[in-house]
Amino acid sequence: MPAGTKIEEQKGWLADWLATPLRRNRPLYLKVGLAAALINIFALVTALFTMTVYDRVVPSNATDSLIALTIGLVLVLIFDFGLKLLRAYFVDVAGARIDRDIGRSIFDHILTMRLDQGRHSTGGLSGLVREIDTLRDFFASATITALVDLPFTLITLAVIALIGGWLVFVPMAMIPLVILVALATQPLMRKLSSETLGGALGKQSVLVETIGSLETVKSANAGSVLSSRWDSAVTGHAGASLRQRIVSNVSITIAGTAQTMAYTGVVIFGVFAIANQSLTLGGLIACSILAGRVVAPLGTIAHLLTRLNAARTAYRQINSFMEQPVEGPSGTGMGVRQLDGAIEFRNVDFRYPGAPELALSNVNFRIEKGEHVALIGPIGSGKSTIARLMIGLYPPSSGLVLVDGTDVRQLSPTELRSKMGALLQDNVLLTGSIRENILLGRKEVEEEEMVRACKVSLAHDFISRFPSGYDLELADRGESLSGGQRQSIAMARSLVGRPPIIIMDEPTSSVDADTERRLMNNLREEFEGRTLVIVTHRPSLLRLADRIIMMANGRVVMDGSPETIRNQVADIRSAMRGRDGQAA
Ligand SMILES: Nc1ncnc2c1ncn2[C@@H]1O[C@H](COP(=O)(O)OP(=O)(O)OP(=O)(O)O)[C@@H](O)[C@H]1O
Repeated sequence: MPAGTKIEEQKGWLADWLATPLRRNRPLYLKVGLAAALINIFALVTALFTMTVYDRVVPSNATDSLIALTIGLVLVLIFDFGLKLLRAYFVDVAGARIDRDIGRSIFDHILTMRLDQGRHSTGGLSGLVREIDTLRDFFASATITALVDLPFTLITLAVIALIGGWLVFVPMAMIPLVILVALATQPLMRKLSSETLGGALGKQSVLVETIGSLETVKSANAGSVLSSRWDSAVTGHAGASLRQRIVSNVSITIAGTAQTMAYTGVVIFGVFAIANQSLTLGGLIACSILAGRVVAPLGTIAHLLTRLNAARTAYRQINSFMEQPVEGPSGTGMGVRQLDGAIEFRNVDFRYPGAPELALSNVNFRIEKGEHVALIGPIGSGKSTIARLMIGLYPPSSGLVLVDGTDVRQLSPTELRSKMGALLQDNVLLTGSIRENILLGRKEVEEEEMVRACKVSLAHDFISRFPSGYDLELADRGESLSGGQRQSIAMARSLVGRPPIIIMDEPTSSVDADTERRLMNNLREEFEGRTLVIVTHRPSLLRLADRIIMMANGRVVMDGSPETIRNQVADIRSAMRGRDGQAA
């Protein structure tokens, strides 16, 4: 998400992903409310204690009464202490639950979101995690207890009126001032909160992009471009958050001053009340303490509204992401028991989100069970797109992609992919051991099968030379291995469990000619009786294929046996010329 992205305005009540965890926390919030109510009552008791000491104990030096009152007060303070700890504990537990529940919903959504609905930048997506913090801070922090304190303002005012009579008008006069300032700053705060969030996401985007490709950034000398993007993102964010803090500080300071004015005003006007004997000294002190307590929670309104704005912006941001459709059919989708291995494209058009041109245009072919098909064609001709549609990463814009005669959109995507071996161009491995990277949590796969797949992909050769073998822990994205080693491990991952359909996109792009030859021998045997779709620029790999589909500009331009294609295309090598201009 670029710096300063404007957050879209949205209407509507709370969505399920937030309402459900909040509902689950209802009993906790009730306990928080109860504790906060008792704490407020205890605060009244403390003021009344002070009044009694001044009015009854001090004039007559009544030590016995003082002891009794002190014991009572100590008990109240002990309860107060315990309740404050409990209140904080309940709020924290609610926060942890909200964090966990919302975090899980967002992560699940990231894993299942439809890629054809527009790609999100990595930074923008990871920025959503910050928004969970903002929401959690709102629903699980002192903010929520401030809400409970607000109605107690009225009770406190009533107690002041009972003790001090007309003195109650002094703190009451401060209330509109504090509330008006808090409300008046809100439109500006809302705007600034949105700008701050957009700026923070912009910063995150640049940071994630830079860290994720540090080697490329350095080798291509792209540092200065990214530095200036970072500078502008940081400047934008810092400026917006500075303005937000200034406005927030102004209203918080005005509230603080109003609190002091209420306290001192009661003291000043209280002198007249004492003079005409409508108030005792103890009553004056109790009223001044209580007057401060009336304005204090109102002062938090400004803070509360600031947080409310941040929470609302975060909510909208997360919600617009969560509202995007997930892949697969609605409901659970059709289970995929076992695949035979037939794949058909029927009148398929496909356009990437936001792309001006079709990437695939009226593509038709049927691949029978057990056929070995090579997809060839110049760069950008649509080969990898076909592979992506076959495994259901994207649905066709029009037409049908059928696996064993069933529209892939009707099948559960996770189940479909669990029955297909896919090796795409990016061989990114995950942090964890080599074993974890190959098995990816598939508990049914035996050690023997894993080693077999690694022998086929030639990964076993180098893994067995590592002192910790398959338990070698890989660093971030497997970057501690060479490109060829990563590719071998990724290939083993796609072969494990002998899936009936295997889709490979440039499977030998990172290996040398000798390794490729050995691989070819292994793979020929491996793919016997199973459907293979192989995207390649390398003529040598055509030996694996018994049929070739040639693409150009997103269309199928030739489809037939290798002999037929060779007869029709005088120079198949130049027809396959790859992105690097070499035909291998
Ligand atoms: N994620 C994407 N978003 C938008 N357009 C894309 C995306 N991926 C590919 N394209 C476009 O779709 C077209 C087909 O790309 P595709 O990757 O399928 O080509 P290819 O034949 O596999 O090329 P190569 O041999 O270079 O891998 C290209 O014009 C490309 O610019």
